[in-house]
Amino acid sequence: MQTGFDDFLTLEVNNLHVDVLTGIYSEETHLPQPLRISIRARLRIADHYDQDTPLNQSKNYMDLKHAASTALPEGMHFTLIEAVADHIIDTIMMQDDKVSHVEVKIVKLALSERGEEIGITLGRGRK
Ligand SMILES: Nc1nc2c(c(=O)[nH]1)N=C([C@H](O)[C@@H](O)CO)CN2
Repeated sequence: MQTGFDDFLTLEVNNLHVDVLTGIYSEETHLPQPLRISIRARLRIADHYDQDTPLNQSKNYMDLKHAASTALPEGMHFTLIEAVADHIIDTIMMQDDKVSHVEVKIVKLALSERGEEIGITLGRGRK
């Protein structure tokens, strides 16, 4: 039956707080900046998930958390937060061929007052 809706599976990690060396100004090059990072990874999925379907038919969402925390090189300075997002996306794409698209949202918390969210969202599809 044609419904007009495609099946999809999106793994998500939201509002992860990570300190990263980033910034375009000289005073930011030595000071880790608090970032709030959210990730969505779209996967090629199984036809159906049964009660005993193993994890290799999906992907561990903890891999997303790893990409945005322990996999970020300590001590490396990223001029733009776009580069932080691209590093996270590259890590997730390399982990698993089933990942077809990754979106990373980064809010720079040091700039955010009164509920503002200042930052970027970078999305990339598998080339
Ligand atoms: N698109 C971007 N704009 C800006 C960035 C950035 O990483 N990407 N960074 C800055 C500064 O580092 C700023 O956050 C310091 O207060 C400004 N604009």
